[in-house]
Amino acid sequence: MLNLLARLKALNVLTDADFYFAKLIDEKQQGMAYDAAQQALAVLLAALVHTAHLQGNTCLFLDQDLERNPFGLAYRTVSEERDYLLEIKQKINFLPVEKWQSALAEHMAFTGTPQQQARPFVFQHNALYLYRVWQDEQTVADYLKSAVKKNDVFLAHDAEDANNCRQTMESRNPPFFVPVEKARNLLSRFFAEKKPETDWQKIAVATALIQPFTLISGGPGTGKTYSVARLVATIQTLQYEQHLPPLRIRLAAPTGKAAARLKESLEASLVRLDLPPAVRETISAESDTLHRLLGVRPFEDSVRFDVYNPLPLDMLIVDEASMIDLSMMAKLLRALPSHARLILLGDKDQLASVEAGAILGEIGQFLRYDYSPEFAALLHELTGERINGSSNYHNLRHHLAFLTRSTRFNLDSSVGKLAAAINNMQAKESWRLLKDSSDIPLAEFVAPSNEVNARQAYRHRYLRQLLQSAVENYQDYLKLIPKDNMPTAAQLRQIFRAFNSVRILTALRAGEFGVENLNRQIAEALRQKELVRFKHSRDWFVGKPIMVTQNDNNVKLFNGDIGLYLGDNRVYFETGDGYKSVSVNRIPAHETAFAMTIHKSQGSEFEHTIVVLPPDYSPILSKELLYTAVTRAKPRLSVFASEEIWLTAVKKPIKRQSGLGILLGKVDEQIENTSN
Ligand SMILES: Nc1ncnc2c1ncn2[C@@H]1O[C@H](COP(=O)(O)OP(=O)(O)OP(=O)(O)O)[C@@H](O)[C@H]1O
Repeated sequence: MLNLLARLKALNVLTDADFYFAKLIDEKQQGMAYDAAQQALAVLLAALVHTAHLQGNTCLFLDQDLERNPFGLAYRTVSEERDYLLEIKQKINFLPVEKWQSALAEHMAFTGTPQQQARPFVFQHNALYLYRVWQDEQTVADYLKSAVKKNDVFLAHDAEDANNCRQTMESRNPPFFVPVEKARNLLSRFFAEKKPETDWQKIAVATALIQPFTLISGGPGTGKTYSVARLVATIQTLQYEQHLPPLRIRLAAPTGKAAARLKESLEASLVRLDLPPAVRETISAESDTLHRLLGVRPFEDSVRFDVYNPLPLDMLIVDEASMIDLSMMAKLLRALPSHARLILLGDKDQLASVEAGAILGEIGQFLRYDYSPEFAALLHELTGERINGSSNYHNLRHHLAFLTRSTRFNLDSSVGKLAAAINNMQAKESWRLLKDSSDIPLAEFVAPSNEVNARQAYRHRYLRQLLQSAVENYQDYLKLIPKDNMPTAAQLRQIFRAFNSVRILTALRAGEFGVENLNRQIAEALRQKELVRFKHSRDWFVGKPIMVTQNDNNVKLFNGDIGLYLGDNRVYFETGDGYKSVSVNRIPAHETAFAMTIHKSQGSEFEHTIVVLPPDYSPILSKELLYTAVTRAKPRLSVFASEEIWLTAVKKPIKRQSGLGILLGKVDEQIENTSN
């Protein structure tokens, strides 16, 4: 089997890392009394599960699809002479997938009882995991199950209740309980505007007030930060009014840029709340990256805060949670003290993390359930909002809030409608919207026949038109850069405003329409128009935009930060309240940023977003990718696409294999069992 895998590696069906991982397993099993088919199966599964993990899956479902189509071999011709699929089947003696687990029951590298035996590979609920990934998924599932089970809601309806709560919570420092009437009054004050429809923001805050874990999901501008400002204000006001110490509330986000945005937007929301100074001074909008919060040691997998040394906090609020991968989420949950509350903010419909896991999407699925009548009544008591409960409820639903009304783009605007159609996978409708909306310029490319020369000419035309658009859109900020002197603060403001107003987003990293080539081509096109000057586009040239790709605490630059080289060996960056310049020698790893990938654009918005889809099919295209791209537009959007590629992308949701949904699906069942 290993020789066969080596051949498939040479044909780029699997990566070097997949192969060497399988090779390691093969070396370890030498000398053991396994027959040839068992050995072949162990090596095959090692390569398959590793490939699946690199593609973002937390596990590999052992089903007919996998049996029929390992490594996607059923859908591709990798060789005219050899039938690799058949050879794989021969090597494992045509063993059907249902028997794979039992065939490896005695194998030293596999276990079906990971709670008792730690082995590299874990069989669970008809799926195969890498042990570490299985552990992480268990951590997340266990946390959510216990959050759902926890009867930790201390509500006080009168003075006697309040006294009881105080006594019960005496050992807790600081104690926290919710005096219902006071909380109701505060919520009415902070959400004073009477709305004709249900106020889901108010309900989100009430939920987070009483639950140990809450996910507040919503698209861009739906008021997630607005709600969090009111949550924090409600909690600290309640503590203050009851002469209790303030809760230690910390804020974090997966990237430095997202943390800075959270701080800025929370501060703006808090200012408008007009809180008494004694309460205001208990609230900090300081936000950390998750790496910094947890004390992740660079180049190691270890962290400063963990289950033995929990984070010193009572409540943690994490923004842009869709970007958190499974491994980071597990680290976070292990470091969370058992009494602490966790609030995740994010958009469940956006792209999932680059690394394995799609946690927000999976938890978000429970939104399809209703509230129980009791929980609906409790929310009504706190908010005065009419909410329906039903017997089709799920306890996890009581931890979810979903905000839909965006103040940033009107749902009836073209971009709003387009985003909704993409999200609902209405491919034809979304294309119709694109073609008919006068305010979304569409550069439509009509693909010619498959004749090689015709396709080349087509790609060439596509690229030329895109470069023309790049020159038109980027010339404004370049013309604002002073020629002979360093920019003043006022000039910096103008330059950054013009630069930030437009961005080209592309789906791919590599290839002709990938971000690397587009950046080179755009720089060259700008040089030809004498808007920039360089010998090689790799060099620092005045006007060059860069995106930092590595965190560097020393210079306070973080993955995703965007800067402009403006001469004199200095790159300028925006800091919430001004600008800073950093010498080129101290800039951490970075790439040019005329164009950026849609993945990297998560958490950013641009007045004018130009979305470029490749002219040919790529497996990376998905409806989540398009949704993320078009919701960056605030509010102007332009699109370069062919109908065929657009339709294919909208029709393809990302399907990541993971056992979290299965584990969480049992939440209610387990509660019933324990309460019986
Ligand atoms: N109920 C409301 N009444 C008035 N203004 C609101 C309301 N909700 C949100 N806003 C305003 O809408 C804007 C966007 O809100 P906010 O930044 O909280 O959204 P968000 O969901 O956190 O956005 P993002 O996706 O960018 O993180 C802010 O200016 C906020 O003050």
